[in-house]
Amino acid sequence: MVSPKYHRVEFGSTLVRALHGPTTTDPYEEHMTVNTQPVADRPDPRAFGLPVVEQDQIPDELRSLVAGVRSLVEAVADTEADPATLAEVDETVRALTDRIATGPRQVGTMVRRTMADGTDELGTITNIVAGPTNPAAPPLELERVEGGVQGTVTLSTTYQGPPGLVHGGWIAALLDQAVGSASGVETSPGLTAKLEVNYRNPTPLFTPLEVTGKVVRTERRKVYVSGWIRANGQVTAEAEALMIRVPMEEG
Ligand SMILES: CCCCC/C=C\C/C=C\C/C=C\C/C=C\CCCC(=O)SCCNC(=O)CCNC(=O)[C@H](O)C(C)(C)COP(=O)(O)OP(=O)(O)OC[C@H]1O[C@@H](n2cnc3c(N)ncnc32)[C@H](O)[C@@H]1OP(=O)(O)O
Repeated sequence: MVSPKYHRVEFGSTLVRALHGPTTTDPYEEHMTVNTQPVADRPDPRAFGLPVVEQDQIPDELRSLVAGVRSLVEAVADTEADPATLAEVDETVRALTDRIATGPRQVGTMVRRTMADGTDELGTITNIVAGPTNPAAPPLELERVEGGVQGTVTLSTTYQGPPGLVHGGWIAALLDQAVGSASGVETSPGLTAKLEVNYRNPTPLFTPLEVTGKVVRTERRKVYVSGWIRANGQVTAEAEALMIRVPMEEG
């Protein structure tokens, strides 16, 4: 079991809020399967009072909406439409926002995704890098490879830092996700204690980026992980990370 001490104090303010804040009704509860069976040998989010949604139970209509809003954000970021059109679209978007704002999903809601090789992975459903209901997430979908995970993502101008290039903070975010996921699937989930990024070459927009995370070694709760991003076969960024696994036992 997850250490009660960790449960109460040490797992961060979001989780504490999720634990002790008011419980809200999940607006998608009717459409999604919320698993109530604990999983052995892994920290169980339900022990923290966090719901778990199965990824394949997310309604197709929501997936489609998320992709549509992502396209809308890109269109807005780059639009040169005339002011009258902008005003009209603005009004429509505000009306649609009011219509869909059914109340917040419980903070910390987790989603369970099954990778191509059958490995299950838990993450927050609105994770900014990989969350399937988050239109602001690219999203990065990682698959299991030997020693870790790998996935490919292509970023558009809404991830721009320098002209034509991915923002350095987002490069770090992609790498953080990859090293966290690698550590999670190879050992057990944890938090990033340290992430060092070397930016070796510019990381281009509109180019498939291969993102990889691999566990190097494990020492008790400490998991040392390497990560890198390749574009057109060339490494653009590398990371060395230390993940600290959520304790499974008291002490
Ligand atoms: C509720 C759900 C449960 C299930 C799910 C749980 C987690 C889910 C997480 C991920 C799910 C899966 C996929 C992941 C995908 C993406 C990952 C993104 C990851 C992130 O985006 S995450 C956000 C940024 N991250 C933080 O927000 C951390 C803030 N931070 C802290 O919360 C603490 O700082 C913590 C917890 C890191 C450690 O605290 P602690 O009290 O648990 O550990 P403690 O101090 O006992 O250290 C134990 C041993 O680690 C050594 N050690 C510790 N820290 C070190 C450091 N910085 N440098 C060098 N060594 C260090 C000690 O020296 C000791 O070493 P030794 O064993 O040798 O003595």
